[in-house]
Amino acid sequence: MKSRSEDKSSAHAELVRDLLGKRALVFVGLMGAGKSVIGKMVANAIGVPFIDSDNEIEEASRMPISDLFASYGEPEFRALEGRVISRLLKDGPIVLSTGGGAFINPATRQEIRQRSLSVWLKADLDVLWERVRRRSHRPLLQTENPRQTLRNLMEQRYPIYAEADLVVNSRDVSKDVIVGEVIDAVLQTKKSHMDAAGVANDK
Ligand SMILES: Nc1ncnc2c1ncn2[C@@H]1O[C@H](COP(=O)(O)OP(=O)(O)OP(=O)(O)O)[C@@H](O)[C@H]1O
Ligand SMILES: O=C(O)C1=C[C@@H](O)[C@@H](O)[C@H](O)C1
Ligand SMILES: [Mg+2]
Repeated sequence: MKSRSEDKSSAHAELVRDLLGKRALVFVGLMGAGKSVIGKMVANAIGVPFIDSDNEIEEASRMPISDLFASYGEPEFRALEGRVISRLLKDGPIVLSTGGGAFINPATRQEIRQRSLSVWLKADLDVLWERVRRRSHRPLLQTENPRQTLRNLMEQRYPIYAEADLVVNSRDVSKDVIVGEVIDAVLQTKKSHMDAAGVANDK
């Protein structure tokens, strides 16, 4: 027999799937925010397929992203990323974790805003830095002072990530807590819509 918390989780999963309908749930945010790891866990929790656009690009091009940047440059990478995301958003309900720069590209951002429910995983510099400092596969962080580069990217990008539909603070707590907060934030959009409709009906 299912426990009460399993019942609640499967009821929430169904509500989230209903709420998404044909839309994707798309994670945006800076490198190290947890888009890939949290996205996959959310997909498992709600029972829809998970896709990571960075992985998808690497499979399609049969090259690591760092090689793509080195051989073709960032603008080519962004164009390819935009095409891949555009195709994935037409695939029906999925959880899609994007690369850190995807939502910064105006055309890609517009498409994500039109076709999905987007979640910005927002983290502060210390959290991001602790998570990315030991890895060397991120081409944008191959600089003399990668911590400062990350800080600069936060300044440039945070006002843009703020255009996502939902924000969840990615911090130093268990991943399950963040997954729960994402699901609550999605469910809250339904409540907000119903509240808004209620207010309108009262007029
Ligand atoms: N809540 C968390 N607690 C502990 N570690 C975390 C948490 N969230 C993410 N991490 C860890 O941080 C690292 C970066 O996460 P992840 O690869 O998912 O980031 P990302 O946003 O996909 O980055 P990128 O844009 O570079 O792909 C991973 O090692 C992951 O396990
Ligand atoms: O923040 C960015 O611009 C990037 C993040 C990664 O996910 C990769 O998509 C790539 O390294 C670029
Ligand atoms: Mg990732």
